[in-house]
Amino acid sequence: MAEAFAPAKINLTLHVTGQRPDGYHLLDSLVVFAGIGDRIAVAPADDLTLTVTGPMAAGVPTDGSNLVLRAARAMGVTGAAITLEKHLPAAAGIGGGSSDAAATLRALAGMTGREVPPDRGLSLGADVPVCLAARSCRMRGVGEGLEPVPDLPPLAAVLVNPGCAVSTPAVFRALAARDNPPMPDPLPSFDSPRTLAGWLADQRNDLEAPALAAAPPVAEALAALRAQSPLLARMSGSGATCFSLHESSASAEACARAVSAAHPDWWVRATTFARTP
Ligand SMILES: C[C@@](CO)(OP(=O)(O)O)[C@H](O)COP(=O)(O)OP(=O)(O)OC[C@H]1O[C@@H](n2ccc(N)nc2=O)[C@H](O)[C@@H]1O
Ligand SMILES: Nc1ncnc2c1ncn2[C@@H]1O[C@H](COP(=O)(O)OP(=O)(O)O)[C@@H](O)[C@H]1O
Repeated sequence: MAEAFAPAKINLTLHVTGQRPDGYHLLDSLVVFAGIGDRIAVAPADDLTLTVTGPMAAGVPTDGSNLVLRAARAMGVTGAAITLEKHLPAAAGIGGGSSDAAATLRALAGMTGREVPPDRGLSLGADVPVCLAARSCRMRGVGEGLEPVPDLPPLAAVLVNPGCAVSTPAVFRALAARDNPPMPDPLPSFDSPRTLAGWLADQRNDLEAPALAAAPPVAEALAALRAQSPLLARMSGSGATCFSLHESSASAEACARAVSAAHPDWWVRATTFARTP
């Protein structure tokens, strides 16, 4: 029996800087992980099985397409009873499936003594290597280039998903430009959430504009967060989840309460983005 936490992945920035001949996009992204996420438990068994539980289990595939089972197969594991306790919305820009795959690789490595595949899960999804690292990173290439970042201050934050799934390939396809400038190199260091948020405001998520065009509720989520005067509000990944950064946990919790009260059908969570979850 082994367990692993699958934290939500947040793209504080997401610059699309080019495109490979195979169509995949080159990224330059500052990635952090939240204190909330899914949970994976694995136990020895004769066959490979998956049970999905938890408050966000509805709609998550339970067949061989689930990234948890794909991760197990990528490790050559044919006998394991795996439970996925789903807390994160799916297809939401916070890497739920990718983080589940990474946590599965970690848990199965612990249980079986097998090695994680040499590509660190890249063939399962572009976000899997950074989710396997599960710590703040500058992510480049299509997702395989991972570099440590200067110490970031712990960040009080709110995550809001307005309940519409966004197709990652469709959002990439709708980009107006694919050769946008990267972040500065090296990244500066930040002594407070306010300094970091001020710098982030000059950076971008290049997928935000095409996601806003495809999914109007993203604009509503950003407006609801901005009405609470956070340090910054932005979309994560290809959407639709948006995040806000705050001076303090008390301010993040007050923001989450206000957004939840105004939009009881949205997924809203106050959390912390930290260097390690
Ligand atoms: C956009 C990001 C940013 O972190 O996050 P999410 O919105 O998924 O959370 C990721 O790059 C997504 O990673 P992941 O969801 O693992 O992507 P994959 O399954 O490998 O690819 C899904 C599709 O997204 C597009 N894709 C993905 C990554 C990339 N660097 N370039 C792309 O063009 C391709 O159309 C691909 O077919
Ligand atoms: N364990 C999983 N959790 C969530 N979605 C999964 C999982 N395995 C496969 N999927 C599929 O992967 C797609 C992308 O989900 P996810 O990784 O949560 O989103 P994103 O890449 O936007 O962060 C979904 O459409 C879903 O059907």
